[in-house]
Amino acid sequence: MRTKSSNPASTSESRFLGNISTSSLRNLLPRSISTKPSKSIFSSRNPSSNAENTPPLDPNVQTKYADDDSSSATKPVLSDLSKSRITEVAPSDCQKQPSATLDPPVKSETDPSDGDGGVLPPPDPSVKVVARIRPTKDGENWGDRTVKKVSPRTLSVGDRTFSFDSVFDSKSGQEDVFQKVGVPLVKNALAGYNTSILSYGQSGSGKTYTLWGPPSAMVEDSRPDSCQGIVPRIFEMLFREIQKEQENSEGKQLNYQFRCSFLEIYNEQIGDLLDPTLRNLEIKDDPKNGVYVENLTEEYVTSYEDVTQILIKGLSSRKVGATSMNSKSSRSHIVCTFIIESWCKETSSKCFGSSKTSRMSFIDLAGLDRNKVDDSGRQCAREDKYVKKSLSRLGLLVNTLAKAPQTGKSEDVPYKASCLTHLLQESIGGNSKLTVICAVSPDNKNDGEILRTLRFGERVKYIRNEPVINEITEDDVNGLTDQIRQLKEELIRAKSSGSVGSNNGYFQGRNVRESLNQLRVSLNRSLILPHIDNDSDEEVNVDEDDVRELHQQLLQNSSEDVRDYSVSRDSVQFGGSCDTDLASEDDFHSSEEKELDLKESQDELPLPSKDNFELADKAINPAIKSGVSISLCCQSPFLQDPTLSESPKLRNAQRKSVTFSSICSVSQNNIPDNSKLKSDVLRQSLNQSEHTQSSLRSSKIFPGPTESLAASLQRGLQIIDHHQQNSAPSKSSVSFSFEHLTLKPRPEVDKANSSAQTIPENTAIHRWTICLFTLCILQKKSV
Ligand SMILES: Nc1ncnc2c1ncn2[C@@H]1O[C@H](COP(=O)(O)OP(=O)(O)OP(=O)(O)O)[C@@H](O)[C@H]1O
Repeated sequence: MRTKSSNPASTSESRFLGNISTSSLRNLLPRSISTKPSKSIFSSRNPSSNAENTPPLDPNVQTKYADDDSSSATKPVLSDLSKSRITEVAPSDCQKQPSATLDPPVKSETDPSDGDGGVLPPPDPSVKVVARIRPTKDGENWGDRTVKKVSPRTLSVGDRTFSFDSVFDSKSGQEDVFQKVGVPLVKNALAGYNTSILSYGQSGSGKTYTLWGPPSAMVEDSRPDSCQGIVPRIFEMLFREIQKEQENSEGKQLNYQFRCSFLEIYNEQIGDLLDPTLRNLEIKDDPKNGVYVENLTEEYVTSYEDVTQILIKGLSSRKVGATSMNSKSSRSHIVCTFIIESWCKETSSKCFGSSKTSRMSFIDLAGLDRNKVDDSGRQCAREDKYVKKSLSRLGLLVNTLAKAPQTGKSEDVPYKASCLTHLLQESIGGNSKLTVICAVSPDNKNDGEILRTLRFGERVKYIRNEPVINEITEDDVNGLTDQIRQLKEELIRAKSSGSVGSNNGYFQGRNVRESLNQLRVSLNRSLILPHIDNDSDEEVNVDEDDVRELHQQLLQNSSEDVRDYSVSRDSVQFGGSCDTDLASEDDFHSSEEKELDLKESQDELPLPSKDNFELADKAINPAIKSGVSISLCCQSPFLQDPTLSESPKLRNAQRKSVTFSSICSVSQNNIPDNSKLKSDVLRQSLNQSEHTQSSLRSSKIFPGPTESLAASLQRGLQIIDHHQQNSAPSKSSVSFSFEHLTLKPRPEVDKANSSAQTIPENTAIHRWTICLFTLCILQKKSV
């Protein structure tokens, strides 16, 4: 199965891990399994120069350490380098002249296969450098002017000797290189390390041959004598090992996922070798996933055959040209990246298990041909210029990194000096096990090129890579889960204490909701209407101050906690004949609905005189006017049904009698019609409120039920309905007291005495309705 991904960053997420990327999670982990580079990889000798491929300090001396207790050099202590270093005559394997030996670790590692007599296999260094001398081609005869392998780890160029981790010559086949380079790489990759192989050398020196082999050999079986390069051998071994592992994973669930990309850097532009139409791609730096190329094709693969196809496709798309050293010279640097993601868990377990991610990078550089006498064209010159420039930047990078461990200075590393150095950020000096193959021609007539290559390899050995196993274990996941839980708890505590997020909208909203809940409790307590004693003879007067105080209290309750919910005076609707619809402008009714209500009220009801309007207007706190709907109601026997209680605040308030204008009292003859009308208005309002309520509920912005409030209103409506049916015959009026809220039948009020001291029945009910609606509105806001 192949899946093309256009976003490398996103595809770093493992499918079987869902959205959890190993590399991402690793950034969260308190620890990583880290393999510090062995001290043995550090040379005791400072790099000779910052210049690219300049010779060592003294190529004719060999270093040895004062504390060396063996014939081989031992690991240096960097801080004691200067005093511990001594010079001595070159060892016997330097046949002609003493030469510059590379760092001691090469010799300190015991390798039975090299006949060093070691017992334990050598540790695999973080940075490994091998040299390979290409065989002489047909017709080539250089006589004595050849580069010679003088030991498994040393070679000579003229009178100079260089030591590396391994040296291969014409007698070494691809399999030999694979055993030394490829096999450890596969093991490291399966262990969870990032790994890189970089082939470096002059044009025609055998870089491409070593890595990929001839195209014809790509599909061959990797027989030991085959010409197949080490990369296809690596993939064959990788899939073979994984198959073996899966076959032996009884009781375990073992999943793998692979994906591959292939790019080239040509004339300092990145092109996609798997989709040659994609040119000039950009390098991106992701803090968690590292460097990646935007929009680069990544193909998922499941088998060695899949990879082979990708390799053939990519290599055939690479730019090639002719040089004096190679008729099919690579004119671009290419980078093949292969990502392995694995996840292992016990089959019976529901736990996470463990997950690993590793990245294999194969970098085949374009070679320089400085000996070219004639360029075949301007294009060729341009290519050479870019190749030379990028290789020069690479040399500078290597010099900088090689110097850093010894000087202790954290110099700015010039990774971004070129596309190549930028892309190699992980491989060189980063989280990767690096192997550099220094490819050299056997002809030493141009020993300048050979020396450059070998000195490059020398310097690479100074670089300190810090590869880590990219693994997430069960413990890591548990640790992260604990951390998340703790953080959540801390957050909740901080939120509840109000110490966090005061400026955060979410927390503000939460505080508002809390305040609203408090408000709701407060209003419920204060507006549960007192029991109406229908039998009481006590005349209840409505005190204007009481009304004002009630309104103020309601306003305070609302405005203290929710300023937004304060209402504007402009929207006061004060219908005639004690019918007033006060509705929340913003939340309860739309302005159109309000206007409709008002219009109906004004059309059907007699308007109060200007004076009385003003009186009533004054009696209501201006700030709350728009928030309450006042409907004409009549006293009903049902009013005794609700269990009413007095507001604690009102109870303590000084109560005064108030005289309401009799204009609020309407003729009983008008009551039925008007009350019916207003009942309808009320019902309409209620319906609207229910509509609004359901809208709010469905919007989920204001969670919380208002059923009790709706029930109260419904009950009020029933009372009004009932009163409609009975008010005309009774012709009664009531007084309204905030202390007892006792509604008492009263004789019909003479129109002439319209300035009666007691509030008429309709007005009393009307006031009750005010309270009810105010509660409704504020509660609706609060929920
Ligand atoms: N170890 C080897 N055994 C046999 N032939 C080799 C070996 N190394 C290189 N060659 C041959 O030498 C020639 C040049 O090799 P190759 O193309 O790999 O060089 P290169 O370093 O990649 O050159 P360039 O940088 O110009 O691309 C090829 O024909 C290749 O087959």
